[in-house]
Amino acid sequence: MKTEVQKLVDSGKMLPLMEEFYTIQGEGFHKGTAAYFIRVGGCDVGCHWCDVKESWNAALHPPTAIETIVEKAAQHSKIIVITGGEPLTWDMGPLTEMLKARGMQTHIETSGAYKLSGIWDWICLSPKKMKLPTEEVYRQANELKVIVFNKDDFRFAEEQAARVGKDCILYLQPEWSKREKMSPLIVDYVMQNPQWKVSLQTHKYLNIP
Ligand SMILES: C[S@@+](CC[C@H](N)C(=O)[O-])C[C@H]1O[C@@H](n2cnc3c(N)ncnc32)[C@H](O)[C@@H]1O
Ligand SMILES: Nc1nc2[nH]cc(C(=O)O)c2c(=O)[nH]1
Ligand code: SF4
Ligand SMILES: [Mg+2]
Repeated sequence: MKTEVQKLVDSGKMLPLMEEFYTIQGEGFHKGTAAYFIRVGGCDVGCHWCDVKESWNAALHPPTAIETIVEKAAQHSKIIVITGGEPLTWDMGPLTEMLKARGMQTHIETSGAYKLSGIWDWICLSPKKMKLPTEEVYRQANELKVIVFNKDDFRFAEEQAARVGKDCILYLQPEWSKREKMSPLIVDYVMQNPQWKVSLQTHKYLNIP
């Protein structure tokens, strides 16, 4: 039998909260912009180079009422980035409706591997080979951010770019541990293929969360 808390998590009224922090968006189109990050636990996509593996096991992160999450976020910023873990593991409808009702901008960082839920002002899609995005996330993505770990990721990036909308902004971002090797290749690739842009994890260079 399901507990009350499990039912609330299933309906998106509570979420396993890993951490929340006010920082500068380090990556992609909104890099350099102050934003409040909400990191929701739970992901079974399994990227071997994931920089937040502690997020994967949802059971390690306390189920938290969305009212509590929104109340805290509202004290810090109008721009809220929901990340994880994989936020689309959960129903993002109730959280984003509550944020929008408070006049906040909702951004998501997602692999797109699960059904799209929630109301979003900005969708950053970072597709993964092991679990490809759903059709709707391809259609709705505002930016496509492909992580480049090896040379095959350039082929993967083109394959993914063919599936997003025509206004979607295209980024190549070096996998952090491979940045010295892959960054020069990304630079060459973007000069040869200027429909792409470079994205760096600038928060790591700034030593901020
Ligand atoms: C930790 S993920 C959480 C959101 C979602 N699960 C996803 O993968 O998009 C946040 C962003 O960091 C990227 N990322 C994770 N590990 C990385 C690494 N080692 N180097 C570069 N980017 C990384 C992901 O691709 C994603 O764009
Ligand atoms: N500063 C900062 N910017 C980010 N952009 C995407 C992040 C993420 O982990 O989703 C992230 C993060 O963890 N920190
Ligand atoms: S999908 Fe995102 S959170 Fe999940 S393992 Fe990959 S990078 Fe990490
Ligand atoms: Mg991060």
